[in-house]
Amino acid sequence: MKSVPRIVLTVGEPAGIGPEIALLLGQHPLPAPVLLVGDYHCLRSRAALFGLPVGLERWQEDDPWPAPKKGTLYCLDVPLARPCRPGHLDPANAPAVLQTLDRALHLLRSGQADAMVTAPLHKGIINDAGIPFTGHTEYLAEHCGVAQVVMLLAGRGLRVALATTHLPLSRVAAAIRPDTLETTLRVLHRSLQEDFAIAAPRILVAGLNPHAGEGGHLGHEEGEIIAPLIRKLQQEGLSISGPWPADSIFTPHHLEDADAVLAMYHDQGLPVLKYHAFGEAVNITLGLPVVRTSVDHGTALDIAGSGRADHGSLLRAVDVAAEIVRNRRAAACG
Ligand SMILES: NC(=O)c1ccc[n+]([C@@H]2O[C@H](COP(=O)([O-])OP(=O)(O)OC[C@H]3O[C@@H](n4cnc5c(N)ncnc54)[C@H](O)[C@@H]3O)[C@@H](O)[C@H]2O)c1
Ligand SMILES: N[C@H](C(=O)O)[C@H](O)COP(=O)(O)O
Repeated sequence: MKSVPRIVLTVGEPAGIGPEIALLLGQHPLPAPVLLVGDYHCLRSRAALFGLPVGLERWQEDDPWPAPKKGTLYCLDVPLARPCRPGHLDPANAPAVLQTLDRALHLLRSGQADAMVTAPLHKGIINDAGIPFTGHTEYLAEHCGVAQVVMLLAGRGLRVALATTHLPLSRVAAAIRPDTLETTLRVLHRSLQEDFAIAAPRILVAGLNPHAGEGGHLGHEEGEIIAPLIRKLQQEGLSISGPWPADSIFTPHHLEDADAVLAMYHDQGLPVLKYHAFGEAVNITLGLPVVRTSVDHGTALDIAGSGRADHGSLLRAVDVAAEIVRNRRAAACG
């Protein structure tokens, strides 16, 4: 019998809500201990701030995977450069935030862990520290040597994948290319089969322009790039349709026949998903050699340290990570 998935959780931007929502996991009966990766002292002081009755024990890379112990969480200590205060970003701590990702990735690649879950980090402060950074998705792709991954957010029965991720709107149209779009659709299709156990996935593809280009009068990407690619994949037997006008693709009539929607850009797809399921949705990076899930929200600096942060999405991200590990194991066994 296969073991329970071993999950590492990076606690994200220390001035944000990441450390506190990570600690709140200690209140739940999890299938196995989740290993927190972050600054031990920051986590201790955040637990004290809320009076959380949770023990925090240090764990090191050569220790055996921690055994379940009621009311106890485990922490791989990645010290910050400076003590953190909730709500106050400090660029000096940005390298340590990225180190948490590196350490988690190392645990996955060395076979010590099965999946990583990431609490939110702050992209701006990492750039302010002089480190070019667009997001976990792109960082993990680069550090795993994968040219192209796909961002998918899923919640309350809706799955939305993106053809482009953290890209200024002015560069989106040029990024919709036949080769990258084909890879995106193939990665999405395969992941729906292997990670979500959907034997014959049905994918709806949005157009880029208003009314999917209005027959070429409002844009040419649909006719020249998106539609020919969909026809090619349909001829291979894949259940992919579109390009559909993005303003009506998310209506129940369309969604009842879909396992996922591919949006062309970040703010075409994610506002719909977050309106539908904010607080319960999960961000999954498809196409990586490792399993990575995350929350559907950001660092919420405005409420960090106030006790108002909801940890529902993080809890769900842990569940989905474990589910994907189990589905991949089942797929590997045939
Ligand atoms: N997975 C990630 O690492 C991730 C995801 C999204 C955004 N971000 C980053 O977070 C930073 C801040 O982004 P933003 O301000 O656009 O979005 P945000 O999600 O941090 O905040 C938007 C609003 O939602 C509230 N909110 C967010 N999460 C909440 C929670 N768990 N419980 C209660 N209220 C919550 C906030 O208080 C705020 O009012 C940016 O740097 C962004 O790039 C990171
Ligand atoms: N695009 C995500 C969202 O809006 O929820 C978020 O920025 C996180 O992206 P990464 O997982 O790449 O950090």
